[in-house]
Amino acid sequence: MAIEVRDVNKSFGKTPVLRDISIDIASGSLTALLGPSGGGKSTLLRVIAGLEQPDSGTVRINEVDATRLTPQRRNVGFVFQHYAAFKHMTVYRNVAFGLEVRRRPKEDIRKRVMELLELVHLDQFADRYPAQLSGGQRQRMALARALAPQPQVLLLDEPFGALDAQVRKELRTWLRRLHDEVHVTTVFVTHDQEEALDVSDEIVVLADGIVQQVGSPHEIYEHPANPFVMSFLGPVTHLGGHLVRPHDVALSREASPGATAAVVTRVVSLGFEVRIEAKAGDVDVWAQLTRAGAKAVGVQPGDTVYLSPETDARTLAAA
Ligand SMILES: Nc1ncnc2c1ncn2[C@@H]1O[C@H](COP(=O)(O)OP(=O)(O)OP(=O)(O)O)[C@@H](O)[C@H]1O
Repeated sequence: MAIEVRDVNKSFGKTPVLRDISIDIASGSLTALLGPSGGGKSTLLRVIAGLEQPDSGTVRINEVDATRLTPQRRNVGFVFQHYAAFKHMTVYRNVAFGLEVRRRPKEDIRKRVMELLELVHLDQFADRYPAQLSGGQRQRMALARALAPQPQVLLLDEPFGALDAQVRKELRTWLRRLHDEVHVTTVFVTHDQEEALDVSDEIVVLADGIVQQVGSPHEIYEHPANPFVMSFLGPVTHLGGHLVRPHDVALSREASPGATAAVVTRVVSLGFEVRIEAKAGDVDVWAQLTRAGAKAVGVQPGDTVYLSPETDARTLAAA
């Protein structure tokens, strides 16, 4: 294991922020810490980095007890959302900085920096200053700088959080590819479930300072441990006392045993998909159909329909 967190607790004043956290992060993996705002993700990342001390518990990095080590001695690289570049230094010097302070030979530094700038596709920009880069390019520079001293672990706190949606998407694809090339154990914080599902090998869902679930994107999405995880990972609707994903709701005009009768209130066309909103008594329920599926049943507001989970649908008893 690259990182082993055991029984970590941390409070700020009287407020517990991390409660009995134990997680294992495999060497070479790309792991997302996913959860709602205030759930403790950044604090956990900072505890791993050594920027916060836990009140109790331990952190081991590559088999060494790092709990009392300073951040410098943990051999970790970080990138934060608002990355503080050295404004008066070129991109080249920003990336070289960590190697220069370690007094590496000049020629080794040049080789390493150029290699990294190629890796993050900034080799054309070596002589620019940070102010002359776009937000996405600046975050790539930050990654190159964090990777320069060959850290054992790379920790990213919402690295793309401040960028617009399109650039965010490009960068997350790029992060995945970068990781496939360098294989450094990487942990990144995000509150965006799509980002976590898209990029990571493993997801740790954290809310209220508690690990709600750990698993692959597939496991977490298909086998959520509790209603919170299910709702956080994607849309859900209530149906007959259960939570079910709207794309797993079957809709028919014919009554059948176990199906819930509902009256259609709205039919919303969303390009490829169609959202059918309905009321089962007082309860709002909705189904997500493909355009072809919706056309086949051809429902209108005011129609009565019968809803049931698809046979292989994942459902959880509503809390
Ligand atoms: N230095 C601090 N002093 C006091 N309270 C803090 C401190 N740092 C964080 N907190 C509190 O701890 C809780 C968890 O914060 P944390 O930043 O770890 O959550 P998060 O899941 O990363 O959320 P976000 O996505 O909003 O950053 C919050 O309630 C926050 O206000």
